[in-house]
Formats: sequence, C-alpha cells, structure tokens
Amino acid sequence: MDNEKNDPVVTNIVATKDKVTTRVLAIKRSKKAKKSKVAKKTVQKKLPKDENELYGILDEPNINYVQFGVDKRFHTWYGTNVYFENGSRDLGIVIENNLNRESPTKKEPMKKKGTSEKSKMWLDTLFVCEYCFKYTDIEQHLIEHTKICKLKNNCPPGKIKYKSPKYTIRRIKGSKHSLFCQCLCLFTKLFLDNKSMYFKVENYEFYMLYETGDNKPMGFFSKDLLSYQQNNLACILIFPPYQRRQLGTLLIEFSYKLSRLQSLITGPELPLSPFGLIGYMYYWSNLIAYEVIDGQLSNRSTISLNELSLTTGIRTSDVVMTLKHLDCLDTKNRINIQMIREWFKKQKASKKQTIDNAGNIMIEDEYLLIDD
Ligand SMILES: CC(=O)SCCNC(=O)CCNC(=O)[C@H](O)C(C)(C)COP(=O)(O)OP(=O)(O)OC[C@H]1O[C@@H](n2cnc3c(N)ncnc32)[C@H](O)[C@@H]1OP(=O)(O)O
Repeated sequence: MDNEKNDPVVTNIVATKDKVTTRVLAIKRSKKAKKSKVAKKTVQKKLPKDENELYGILDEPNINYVQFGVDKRFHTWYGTNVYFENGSRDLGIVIENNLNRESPTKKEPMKKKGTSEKSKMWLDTLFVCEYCFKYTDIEQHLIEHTKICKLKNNCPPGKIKYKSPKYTIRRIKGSKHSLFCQCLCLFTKLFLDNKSMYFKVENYEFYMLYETGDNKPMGFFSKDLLSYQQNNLACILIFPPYQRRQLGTLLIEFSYKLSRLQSLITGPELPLSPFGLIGYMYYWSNLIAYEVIDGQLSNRSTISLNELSLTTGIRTSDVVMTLKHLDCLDTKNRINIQMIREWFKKQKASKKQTIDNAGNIMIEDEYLLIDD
C-alpha cells in the first residue's frame, strides 16, 4: 500500500513556500519603494491584504486547542496565520487525498460554542501528528494518519548525537528533512511569539529529544548554521505536555556541549522569550555557582567575569546578567563569592538540583556522540 497516497493528513507547505517567496519579494520591493513615495504607493496598492503579516504573528491566539497525537489536548499560547491559506481563515490544505473525502477547506464553517473569547478563534482544534507534525482540522484524518505515519512505525529521522538509558537526542538536518522541519516550525509558532522562521529550513539543524526507545519527540532546539554571532541555539521548545521535567535544561546543556567542542564561548540567539529567560537563568545560575563553589574556580578568593565566562563557556554578557539576577555583583562588577555560596547552599538544600563532578546538570558525558 502506498502510505503517502492514502494519508489523509496533508499540508500546505509546498504552496505556502511559494507564497512566502512571493511575499518576501513583495516586501523587498516595498522596502526599495520607501525611497520614492510614488513608488511606495504603487507597490503597496498591489500587495495582498495581509502582506504586513509576513511572519505569521498575530496579537491573540486564533487556534483554541491543539490535539497532539490522539491523547494530548492543550491550549495554544500564541496566534499564527501561517497554518492558513493566504488572506483567509481556511486551514491551508492543498493536496486532495485519494479517499474521496471532502476537502476541509470546503466544509461547513465550524460551529463555535459559547463565549465571546472562543468566537475570536479561527479554528477550535488543530490536530497535529505527534510523530511528524503534519496537521489537519479533521480528527478522523489524524486517527487514520497515525496508523500509517512513517515516523511512528519506523526509525525517527536524523543521526543520534546523545543516547543515555533515559534520553536520546537526534540531529536532523533541515536540508535533508525539510517537510518534517517545516511542520515542526509551524507547530512551534503556537508556543513562541517571536518566532519568524518556518519554511527556509535548509540552513538549520534541529536537535530533537526523545525518550530512549520511543519515537515521540518531546522537544527540540534549532541551530542556525549561518549564525553571524555563532549562537549555539536559535530556538528551543519543550512541547507543553513535557514541560517542567528538566528537559529544557537537558537541551540547553547539550547546546553548550556542542559549542564547547568547537571551543566557542557563545549562547542562544537573543532576545529570549520570558520562558527562555527563566530556563536559561536556571541553567546559567547553577553552572556558574557550581564552578565557583565546587568546581574549577573553587580555590580562588577573587574571580573575574572573563574567567567565569571561559570556565563555563557562557558569554560574559550572560554571566553578568546571571550574577545580577542572583544579586552577586557589586556596582564595580566585582563578584561576591560569599553571596554565591549562600545561594548555592540554599539551592542544594532544597534538593532541587544535583550537579555531577563534571559540572553537568542533566547530561551524562559518557553518552555523548558528538565527535563529528
Ligand atoms: C532563544 C530562544 O529560543 S527563547 C525561546 C524559549 N522557548 C519558549 O519560550 C517556548 C516555550 N517554552 C518552553 O518550551 C519551555 O518553557 C522552556 C524550553 C523555555 C523550558 O523548558 P522546560 O523543560 O519546561 O524547563 P525545565 O524543566 O528544564 O526548567 C528548569 C527550571 O526553570 C524554571 N522554570 C521553567 N519553566 C518554568 C515555568 N513555566 N514557570 C516557572 N519556572 C520555570 C524552574 O526553576 C525549573 O526548575 P524546577 O521545575 O525544578 O522548578
């Protein structure tokens, strides 16, 4: 049986990709046109109605729920128009399946129940495959797709870069698995407001996290291969059902393992989202405190910001931000080791975190497979 042919869950990626190309051209023209008022007017007149929504960012959520796989349902956090046909509120599905089903875009408008809050929604539930991130607005299509999803029934894509008895991280190249990565990027926009990269995935690598022995991704981070600042992470998301299990910390720590291998002192692409900041502050605080109190700098009576940065692999600006957050930096940027000691003692006492002798929070060095 040709699974692809019979797969009812399809996407608008190809068509949308073309659309995006068209849109980018239009924006470029409009930028150029700014130089001449007359030209600007002419170009703007020609632009489609929603041209300014290039990056898919909306003020409010427009999809109420995500059904992620057959058994996980949760609210979206942010709005996006990239799942929809250009200028419309129809989910962008262009490939007709051969099961002779009605196209979702032609079906009766969804009945909207209840509150005025809900009536703002373009779609009540987006059904997303938790293995490959393809999507539909028809539940039955997701159920049927899940039975034949290649990524559920076969090995997940990419090369294993970390494999402990608990967790596996696979590196997936955008250039090789573009549809998978594009669908993943669309999904990410539902939980990350300032995300703006959906389709041009060829210059990105995606590090997907799995429970060892399971094919369901739990989260990922992406890395821009052309990053001018050589950032070690472009965007990170732990999918909502898996948050607050230290998995964000695991991926952040792994991103630093990769950059240390290249002898880079680096960090994530800025600005961080509010949750990104919380997650990073947690990782940076623990690592810095460990190195100062129990690690490589523990026998020192004074420590410079530069030394802390070199020891941890964290950018000096991020070290400064963290020490300010911990209230361990005086007005002359001198580090107060005693204050760090007190903070770390409390942290240990709350038994929130244990750090191994190599300064690792979640990663176990012996399971790293990052030598290429
Ligand atoms: C460069 C960028 O990509 S910035 C964008 C960052 N990504 C996003 O904003 C997407 C949505 N958010 C997420 O995916 C997640 O919240 C992440 C990736 C930021 C964090 O992932 P998680 O796996 O949930 O974090 P993790 O469990 O490792 O949290 C570590 C600590 O950070 C703090 N923390 C994390 N999330 C929260 C939260 N929602 N509320 C309060 N504290 C939190 C806690 O102290 C936590 O430790 P604890 O649970 O023992 O108290």
